[in-house]
Amino acid sequence: MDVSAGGHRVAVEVVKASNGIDQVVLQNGRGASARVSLHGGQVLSWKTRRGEELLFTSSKAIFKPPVAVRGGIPICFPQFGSHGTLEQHGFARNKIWIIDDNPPLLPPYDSNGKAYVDLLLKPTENDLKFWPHNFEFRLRVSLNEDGHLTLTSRIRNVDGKPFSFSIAFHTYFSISDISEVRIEGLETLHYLDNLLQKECFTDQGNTLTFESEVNLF
Ligand SMILES: O=P(O)(O)OC[C@H]1O[C@@H](O)[C@H](O)[C@@H](O)[C@@H]1O
Repeated sequence: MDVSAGGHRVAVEVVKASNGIDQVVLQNGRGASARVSLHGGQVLSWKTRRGEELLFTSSKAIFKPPVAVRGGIPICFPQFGSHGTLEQHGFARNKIWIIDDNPPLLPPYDSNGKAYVDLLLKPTENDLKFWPHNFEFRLRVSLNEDGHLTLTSRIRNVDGKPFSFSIAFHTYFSISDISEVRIEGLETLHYLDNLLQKECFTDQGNTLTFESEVNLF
């Protein structure tokens, strides 16, 4: 699909990856691009207009469902981490999603001038045995004229029986120099330290830097 937006031709193309699984390539017409695999609804690449890759993918990543791909933006759903009865980070990242050709409307702001794709995940009979909650997970991945990437997730409770879930975009950023990385803005948030037996701390507003392994959530 080619669409003209603000003088730029945005493009959305479905290509077959070497593992036989479809990927959707988004191009914003100014050189930026993103690539989304139907395996996990996972963004595997996000490049600036200069072609710089912003996401990391491990050289040891395995691209074979139901193994989760270590890299890009895995979607953790319906469980984040090991806080529940399901496998680590839930099953959504291990599943083959479909392209949703007729998604419920989003505001025009989410579409105009953007290259985007809508994906859909529904539970199989087998999934319902392990997690008996009938849902539809709609994901829109969109790339705007400035090359900004947005992921919008919508979870629908299909049969109306209440359920709870946790969700995360587990983004792997490509970092050229970890000593230059600073994370701010987490003050007052509570977190668990995975390297200290999940002890709970409260962020005191210190800038987070990385001198050794860090595993907080
Ligand atoms: O290896 P997985 O299941 O893809 O998880 C990736 C990481 O997920 C994080 O949430 C955990 O804190 C890490 O310990 C883990 O390595």
